[in-house]
Amino acid sequence: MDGYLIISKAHVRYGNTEVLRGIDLSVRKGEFVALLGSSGCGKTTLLRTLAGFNTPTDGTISIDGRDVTRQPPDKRGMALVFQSYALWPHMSVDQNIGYGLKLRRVEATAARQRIDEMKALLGLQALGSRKPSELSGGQRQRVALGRALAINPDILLLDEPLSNLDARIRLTVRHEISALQRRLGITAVHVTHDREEAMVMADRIVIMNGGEIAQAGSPQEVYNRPNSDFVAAFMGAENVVEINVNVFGNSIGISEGRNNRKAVIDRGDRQLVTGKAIARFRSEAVRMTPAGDASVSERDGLVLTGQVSQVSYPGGLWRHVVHLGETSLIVDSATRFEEGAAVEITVPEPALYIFARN
Ligand SMILES: Nc1ncnc2c1ncn2[C@@H]1O[C@H](COP(=O)(O)OP(=O)(O)OP(=O)(O)O)[C@@H](O)[C@H]1O
Repeated sequence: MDGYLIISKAHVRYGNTEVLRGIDLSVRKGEFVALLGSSGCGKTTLLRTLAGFNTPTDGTISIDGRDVTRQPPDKRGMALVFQSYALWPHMSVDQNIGYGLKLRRVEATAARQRIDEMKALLGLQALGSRKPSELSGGQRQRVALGRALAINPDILLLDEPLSNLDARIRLTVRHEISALQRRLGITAVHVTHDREEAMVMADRIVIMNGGEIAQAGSPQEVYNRPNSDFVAAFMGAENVVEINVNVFGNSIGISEGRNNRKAVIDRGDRQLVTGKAIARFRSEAVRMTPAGDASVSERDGLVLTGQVSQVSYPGGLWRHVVHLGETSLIVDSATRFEEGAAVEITVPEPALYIFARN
């Protein structure tokens, strides 16, 4: 594998429990990778393993061709920023930013200059003598970032650094961090369980599930071409229906079911065999029409028939809960359909994710 930061076949255990089960990941120099996954999937463990706080039982970690698997954290040229800012409460902003420089015995004039550079970079010039308790959450997180960057690390590791910030500040700091990372050309690995945060910040998203990598790719790839039912659901394709498919050549035939019409769609790159399948789609990726609309044809995609049971307006589009037998779907539409209305929902081929049902 080529790359700058390479994790190869890494297994990590806590006692008898294997938490990372064979992780292979290669990060390019200057790349921003987000580790995304639900609670307990092993994101933090992977980050801590990169940092050197956990040692893999099997597998290796290398940086720029150097094997660092058994090296202590302070020899790895990495800086870590946590969810809790972990700033020293009794120290000023300047002292906090300069903390790593002091540990490394950087000479006073050079340290002063570096602290000033960091403050300028992060817009903290006026706050150098304040204590952390006199700062807002966003400012504290910037100080934590300044402290991490002051030592000029090769790799920046971020563990949910934005989760303690309120929603609006989070959006700003999100963009500040990624702009800074790009400007400095620093390699970054960022842990988050927030899908949108990963989408807007990262060059590449690594989706983890149960200690393994479920899919890695650009934000567009994992969003538009999820490779499994798990990734599709995790990336927001939460509507799910069971169908029967018949795969022939470059086409997929969908058999008529209790709640769907017969249809034929392009196979695309779907890996499917004839039989039972699960179809998934996002609530906003469909067209809803009154039932029996003659303009809908079997070439338009998967056509589902149901009844509206609830309508609300979260903003922008109308949101409908639609019942199909025992299943219910969420469907967003620019047009409002009344409760009780019989409707058809057309899911066009590109928005339709289909996976074999075991
Ligand atoms: N020190 C530890 N000892 C034993 N088990 C641990 C330890 N730390 C974490 N675990 C377990 O390892 C698994 C992975 O934890 P990890 O913190 O890596 O998950 P995560 O994906 O970062 O989750 P979250 O988003 O909740 O932080 C979890 O089941 C957790 O309970």
